[in-house]
Amino acid sequence: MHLGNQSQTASTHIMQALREYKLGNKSRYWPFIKSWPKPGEVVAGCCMDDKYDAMWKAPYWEAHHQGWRERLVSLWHDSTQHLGATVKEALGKDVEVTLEDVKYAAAITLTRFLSLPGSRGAMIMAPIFDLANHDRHCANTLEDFTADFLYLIAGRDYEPGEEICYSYGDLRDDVAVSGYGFLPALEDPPRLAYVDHWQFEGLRDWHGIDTEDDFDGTPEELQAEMRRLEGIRADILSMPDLVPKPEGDDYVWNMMKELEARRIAAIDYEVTRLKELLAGDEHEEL
Ligand SMILES: C[S@@+](CC[C@H](N)C(=O)[O-])C[C@H]1O[C@@H](n2cnc3c(N)ncnc32)[C@H](O)[C@@H]1O
Repeated sequence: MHLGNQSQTASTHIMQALREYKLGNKSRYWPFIKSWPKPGEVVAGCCMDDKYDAMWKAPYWEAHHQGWRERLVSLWHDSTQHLGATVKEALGKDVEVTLEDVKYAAAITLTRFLSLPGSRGAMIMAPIFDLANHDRHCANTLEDFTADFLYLIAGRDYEPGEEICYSYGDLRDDVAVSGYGFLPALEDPPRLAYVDHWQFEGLRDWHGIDTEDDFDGTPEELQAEMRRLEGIRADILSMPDLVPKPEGDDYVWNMMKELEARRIAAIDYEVTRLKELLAGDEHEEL
């Protein structure tokens, strides 16, 4: 399913998916649409319930999610402020569209889209390929797209029945939770969350952090970085848990708590690493 081009706004891509979804079995993509998770089964940052906002304990993510909610509501109200097609333009004025429909189309699009390599920014959703779960270390790659085929090239030999992965990119835990609604496999050593990383300020590009680029510097800079991280740690721990544990099993609540624990563990690991660097520097000076 063609969604448009990377240069267009996300609302254009969402409208494309919404139009086909609302066409139902009249859509030529119906067999594909039927394979999507159903409404209520998709967790994506753009549509996460606002009751979880306080669990981010990071102003950047809270604002990001509030922004998405406002964008989807304005899209639903047929606003043209996002310079994409409005709901009525894309679907016709007689099709009844609920806010839940818009959220569903957004969640599906944002968790399943693919920017094609070698295709000048074309964006698609591809049946079967879109069943591949994320593994950052996955060796499978996409070959340049031709008009008719999408080739996923195996990076190793597979046995029948083995799960086939694809790397969605260098997703840090908070980016994966926000964008795709899941926590990736636990990393060893732990990696700082995107918002806690020393390169975060001013970067504002999810894929822009160089994972191999560990912090280093003069003893003063190492100390300043330790203080920065310890400040974030103290902030996280001092923020009250405003969202009580719900009755029963709550996937999002559990994920958000686990994300918080992972952020703390990664900060602790990094502070220890910096202390060791500092101790090494002092030892050299003696
Ligand atoms: C493109 S789909 C992948 C197929 C997915 N299992 C499905 O059929 O809905 C992306 C969604 O799959 C889930 N997902 C992908 N990778 C995952 C992983 N490593 N662990 C848990 N869930 C994952 C997330 O819900 C994500 O939004």
